[in-house]
Parts: sequence; C-alpha cells; structure tokens
Amino acid sequence: MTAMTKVLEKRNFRFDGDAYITTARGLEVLGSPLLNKGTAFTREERESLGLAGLLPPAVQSLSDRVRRAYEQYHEQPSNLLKNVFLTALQDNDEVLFYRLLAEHLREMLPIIYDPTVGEAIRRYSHEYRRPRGVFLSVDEPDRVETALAELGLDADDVDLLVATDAEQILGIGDWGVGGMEIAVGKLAVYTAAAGIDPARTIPVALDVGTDNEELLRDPDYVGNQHPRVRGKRYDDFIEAYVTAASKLFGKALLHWEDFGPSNGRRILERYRDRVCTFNDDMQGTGAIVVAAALNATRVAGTRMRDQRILIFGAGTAGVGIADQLRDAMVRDGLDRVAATRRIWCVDKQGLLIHDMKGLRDFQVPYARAAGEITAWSRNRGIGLRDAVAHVQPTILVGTSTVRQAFTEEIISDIARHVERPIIFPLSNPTERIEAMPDQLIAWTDGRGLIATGIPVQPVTYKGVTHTIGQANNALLYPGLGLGAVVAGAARISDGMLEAAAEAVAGLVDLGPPGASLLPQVENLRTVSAAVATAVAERAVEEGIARNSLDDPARRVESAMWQPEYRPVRVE
Ligand SMILES: NC(=O)c1ccc[n+]([C@@H]2O[C@H](COP(=O)([O-])OP(=O)(O)OC[C@H]3O[C@@H](n4cnc5c(N)ncnc54)[C@H](O)[C@@H]3O)[C@@H](O)[C@H]2O)c1
Ligand SMILES: O=C(O)C[C@H](O)C(=O)O
Ligand SMILES: [Mg+2]
Repeated sequence: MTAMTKVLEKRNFRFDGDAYITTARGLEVLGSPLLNKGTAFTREERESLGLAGLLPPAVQSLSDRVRRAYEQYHEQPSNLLKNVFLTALQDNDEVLFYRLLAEHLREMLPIIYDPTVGEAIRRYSHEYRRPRGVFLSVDEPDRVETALAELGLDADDVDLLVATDAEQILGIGDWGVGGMEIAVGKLAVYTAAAGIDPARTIPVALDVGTDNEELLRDPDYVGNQHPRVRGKRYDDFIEAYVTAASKLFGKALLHWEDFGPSNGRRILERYRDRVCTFNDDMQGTGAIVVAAALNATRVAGTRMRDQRILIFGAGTAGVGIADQLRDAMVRDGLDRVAATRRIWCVDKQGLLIHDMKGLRDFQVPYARAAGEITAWSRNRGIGLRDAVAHVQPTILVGTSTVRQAFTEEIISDIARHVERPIIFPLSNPTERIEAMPDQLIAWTDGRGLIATGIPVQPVTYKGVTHTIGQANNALLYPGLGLGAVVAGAARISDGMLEAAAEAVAGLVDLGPPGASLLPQVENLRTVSAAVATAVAERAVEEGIARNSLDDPARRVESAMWQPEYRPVRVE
C-alpha cells in the first residue's frame, strides 16, 4: 500500500445508531478519542478489542472518570494550564471531555472558550502537543481537496466545518495558525451547547501567513512563516476551500470565524447564496445583540423603532450588529432609510462621515452626510465623547477592542439624557472590554441595561443585584447551526437569524429587577434547542429546507448528541 492510499483510508469506525463498530484493535482503539473509554471498557470489549493487557484491571463508570478528571483539572495551577489539560482530555476521550464540560459548564466555558482561549491562541506554537483539525496552506492550493479528504470521511459524515484565517482573532488581532484554537473552541461550544456530534465536525485553519511580527520571528512558530497573502491568491485559496468542502461534504454548513473585516464580508457576500454558510462575527453577533436589545427595550418600555444607536468600532462585528439592528427597526415599522439614519458609527477616525478619507465600503451605508454635522465642532474628527453628546444614544455598543473607552464622563452624559441607557461593551477578551459592568451600573446610578461579551459576575448596586447577560454569539450560533443541519438548509437566510434572535429573547423572564437580558449560559442546551427549532421552522417556511420536518422540536431534540459511552464492537 502506498503512503497516499494509506492516509486516504476510511475512518476506522462507524456508528450504527447504537454502537461504534470498528476495525481498530489494541493501542489504536485507545488512541482514538471518539472510541476510547479507558478504564470504562467492559471486560468483553477489552477481550474483543485486544485491550485486556493494556488497561489496569478496574472497570469504572463514566461518572468515576468524570470525578477523577475534575480533581485533576483543579490541580492545574493556571487558566492556561486548565485549558491545556482539557485539550489533552479531548484528544484522549471525547465523551469524558464533553460530560465533564456539561457538568461544569459555567466554570469551564471561560477556559475552553472566551477569555482563556485568547491566551491559548497566543501560546499555540509553544503549548503545541498534537494536531486537531485540518491545516490548509495558501502555498499549496492544489492540495486543499486532498487535505480535507485525508480525514477519511464520506459526504454524509460531516455536518459542519468551522474555518478561520485568524486575521482578527477576538480583539487580539492576527495570530496565524494559532487561530486553529478558535475553530476548535467554537466547535466544542457547538457540541456542549447544541449537541452537534463532535465526530461530524471539522475545524479548519486557513493558513495564509501572518503579519504578526512576533510570530514571524518566533523559531517555534508552527504556521507559514511569511506575510499574509492577499488579493487574487487569497481569493483563489478561499474558492479552493469552498469548492472542495462542498464537493466532499455537500450538505455541511460552512462557518467563518475571526476574519479581518473586508475579507470576512467579501467572503460572505460571495458565498451566501451559493452554499449553506454564515459569518459568526457579523451575523451570530448581530443576532445575539438584537436579542439583547429587544429585551432591553422591553424593560425600558420603549420601541425598537425609536432607538438612537451608536456603534463604537465599525468593523466586522460593529457593522454586522448595525445591519441587524437596522433590520429589527424595519420590522418595527420604519423604512430602511429611516432605520439606517438612526445608527451612528464611530471608528478610529471618529464619527463616520461621507467625505472622510479611508471609509471602508461596508461602512458607507452608515456614514453621515457632512451637511448634517456642520454645527458640530470637527477639528480632527468627532470622537466618541462628542458623538455621544450630539446623538444622545439610547443604545451604545462597543466593538472597538479599546479597553476603558467608555469613560465615566461619556456614560454619565448618556445617563443624563436617557432614562434606561442600553450599554453593550462587547469586546473580547477581558483586556479589551470598553468598560466593566460594575462601572456602568454605578455611572448610570443603577439605570443602565448592560450586556457584555465576556462572562462577568453579577453586580449589586443600592440593594439590587444586576445579572449581566453574556451577549456572546455562543448563545446563538450553536442553535443556528443545529437548526440548519436538522432542516438540511440550503443556505442561512436573514429570516433564520431573526427567528434565532427572537427565540433567544423569548426565553428570558424580565420581571425581577436587575434580571439578565439574556438567558444564562448554564441553560445553553435549552437555549440552543429553542433556537434550533425556530431556525428549522423558518427554513421550512422560506422553502430552503431540504429535509421535510413534521415535528421540528422533536427532531431537534433527537438530533442532539449526548456525552455518554456507547458500546464498541468489532467489525
Ligand atoms: N460578543 C461577541 O459575541 C463578539 C462577537 C464578535 C466580535 N466581538 C469583539 O468585538 C471586537 C471587534 O471584533 P471585530 O471582529 O469586529 O474586529 P474588527 O477589527 O473587524 O473591528 C474593530 C473595529 O474597531 C475599530 N477601532 C480600533 N481602535 C479604535 C479606536 N481607538 N476608536 C474607534 N474605533 C477603533 C477598528 O478600526 C475596527 O473597525 C473584538 O474585541 C471581538 O472580540 C465580540
Ligand atoms: O469568540 C468569542 O468569544 C466571540 C466572538 O466570536 C469574538 O470574536 O469575540
Ligand atoms: Mg469571533
């Protein structure tokens, strides 16, 4: 057998609905994280799979293994090492990893996902132990299809691919091949939150080089050590990826994560009508912010159509949020032009104005006419403070990556004009957040309606405990993905995003003072089930579902993979 035909062999197991059937024996079984149960293999399985001498005698249960793993987790001295420990656990025994995560979701989500994942991405080449996912290189566009085929998966074996080119990871910029960790982390959340079967997912690093000087100089860097490729070669590479993924896994959803603003938007526009695809930072974020804004306006007793919205940081997420808030105002009765005019964007060069230099194409719809602001002082652009003073926003969104940009002066100014200011500092990770909730609550004298991108503790102020919702796309994209998979959606429509946002918003009890605007992360499974059902129903209504669904809620429930050990039998 040649080396090539060997790597293209089919995966060494299949699932028959009840048990894994495998051709693997001995160490190969223990080295396969989807099959491995370690000390939980039964005596019969040990005998038939050639494991009898490879394991200590005790036969333990999944809960025994979870208990031990939890103790080991607590022995890790830092969040980064906890992340490394969990990664190793996932690479050893996926069921154990997901059960442990499910039982300690609130505690462990910030370790496998935001904010610790940011540190894991920075340290990727140094903490590197073993690969996970598929690494595609811009220098070898002809190998894209072969590389994806090397997993040995058939067309019906894959539901979902999460790909990143890592140009704008969270708010920490360009981290080259280390971006693989965000694809892996997003997929872990898909499984923990929505029960997407981990065996049916593929994380993909689209390695186009990096402009990060630190990585270019680092002898340990494991990615392509050259500057980012742009222009036609970049586009051809993305095209090769979409073509190969669609050819090999025709029904799979293609999720894009943490691209730079212009590439992210261009890619989405190019492929959104061609394949089932979405950009999480633009669309997932936009939809979760709509959910939080719908609930905030309910608490404030105001209408969506009456909001004045100021977006600070008009990049991928900021403009994605603007688009969906605009659509939400249109649904509340405004025409598109009037809705757009209720949104102001401030970026590095200040308030976006038509005649300014360096305006990016996707920012143009939100740029203000120069005539509109003639009365405003304009020496060196209109910064956030002046824009706030003139606009008096009812909703302030931060997607700028600028820590502490929302100052006491700015927030107090808003609080003087607006009864219940809605303030969402969404930049991740923690070191990038525009203001912490305890500050925002104090500066608005408890009237602010707050949601953040990172997980934060509740804030007690003058006797009221404010629970802070996590306006992170993690509350939305897993259900969106599951709904699309269950429906066999041919594409992801704006209607499906709207349905997802409304489903999330509808799950919250807004009655108690200080109530969170969004569901709590420990309820991720319930949230994702509701989102998936609403999304699948909408896909059917819009005629883009390829599967027929008589009872979408039941189909969603039964599609959810559960972290439990299944029998392993020999082929
Ligand atoms: N909560 C969520 O679910 C969520 C989702 C996506 C992104 N984010 C966060 O939002 C932030 C932005 O992400 P992105 O993907 O949109 O990045 P991006 O690079 O596309 O956008 C950031 C924007 O902020 C602008 N900016 C930078 N410095 C500024 C300054 N001093 N003043 C005004 N504007 C400034 C940049 O010019 C850019 O337009 C990140 O921290 C990311 O983690 C959060
Ligand atoms: O990854 C996250 O925590 C949310 C978002 O996709 C981001 O880029 O910040
Ligand atoms: Mg992101």
